Amino acid sequence: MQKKIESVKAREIFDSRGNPTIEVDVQLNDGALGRASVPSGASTGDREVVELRDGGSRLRGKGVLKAVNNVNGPIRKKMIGESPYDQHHIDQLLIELDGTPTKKNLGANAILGVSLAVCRAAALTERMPLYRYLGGVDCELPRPFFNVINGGKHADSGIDIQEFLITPIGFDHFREGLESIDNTYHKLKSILADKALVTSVGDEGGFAPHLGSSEEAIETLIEAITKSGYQPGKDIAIAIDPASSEFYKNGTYHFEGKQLSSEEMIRYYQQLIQKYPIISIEDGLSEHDWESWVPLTKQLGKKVQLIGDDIFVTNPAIFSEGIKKGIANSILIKLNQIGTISETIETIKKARRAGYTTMISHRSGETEDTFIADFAVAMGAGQIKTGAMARTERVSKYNQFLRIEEELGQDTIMTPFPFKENLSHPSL
Ligand SMILES: O=C(O)[C@@H](CO)OP(=O)(O)O
Ligand SMILES: [Mg+2]
Repeated sequence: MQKKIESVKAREIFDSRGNPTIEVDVQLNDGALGRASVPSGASTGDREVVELRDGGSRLRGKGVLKAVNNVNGPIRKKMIGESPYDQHHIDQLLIELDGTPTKKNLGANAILGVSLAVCRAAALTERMPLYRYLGGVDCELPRPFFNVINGGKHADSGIDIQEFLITPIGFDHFREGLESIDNTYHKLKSILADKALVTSVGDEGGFAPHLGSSEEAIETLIEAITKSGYQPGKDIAIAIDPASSEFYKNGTYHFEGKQLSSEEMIRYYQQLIQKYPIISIEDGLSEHDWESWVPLTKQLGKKVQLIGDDIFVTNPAIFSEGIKKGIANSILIKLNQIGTISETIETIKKARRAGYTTMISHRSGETEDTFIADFAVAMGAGQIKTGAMARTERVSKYNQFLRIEEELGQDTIMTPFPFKENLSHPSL
């Protein structure tokens, strides 16, 4: 039987922040049903594709019924009868039907929901796990980055840096690595409680304590790593996502009560990495400060990973400009920043060819969909950040990795981390 798309149906569901989002079902003529839902960011890059929302008074203007109707109307019509196997063709049809570079007509949320659901239906009808369908035999487990302290737009902790993450650098296997950062996360909770600090969590499951500064957050993390019986910089390393576009205004960084120039911001990071076992800095500078990314990369790019998130927005064309300018050495990959699987894969391929590392990322507003876990394995992406073990929409991704690890077998190790210079940190 020739497999074809028989029906496409979207509905409005809710994400982890209680905001509406879109879920799409794609059914094939043999009954296989692919279902996918779309996440949503808070600290979004200005050049991300358009997430279509309804406006008006219903659900605080955040409804997605327009996007739902676009799927149930024009997109459905276009998809019926198509083969689910040619992902590139499916995505191309969606891009052409929309007809805008920002996907604003149909909505990138509508388009991505369909792109993901078609892919899942194809894997299901082949009775293949999603990671196998997408990745073939060349699958690899990524290194997890756990977001354990939340600030910026993701929590009311008063800390300007949005994310403080830990990663199991001294472990080869996913489960043992995950256990080490989970132990550290729980130790951090008891340290915060002992200091009478709040242990409620932010949007991504990290704690949101009212600490005085980012350095204090890092010191507390180091205490948690050490008290859990691990060596900072050897077993577990630290990463940060300042999401600095959020505090960049009129050419200056409004950071921790000061107004810093780009050079001062770079110097601040320089001092941080000298002092602490930090191995990765995401969005250290703003998406509106391209020129300063050049000296940032020149000065720190050999020592640590410099990830571009808001600045590249997973967009192959924008990323190409960045590669040409020698900006960053790594890219954050978010499917909903660009809106289709094929374009996301194009960006990942570009990164690989240019020697950039890739980190697949959740959004701060997530659903129970675990697509990114399979996607990270299939792409051999090397790294994933998907929050901490306190919120089911994050835990579900880690649990999916554990299942995949079990299937791939004991010999499967996590991708080695390439930036070694700031490991086994001399000061420790
Ligand atoms: O800045 C980020 O990297 C993301 C995910 O952690 O946040 P948001 O989804 O709010 O853009
Ligand atoms: Mg970011």
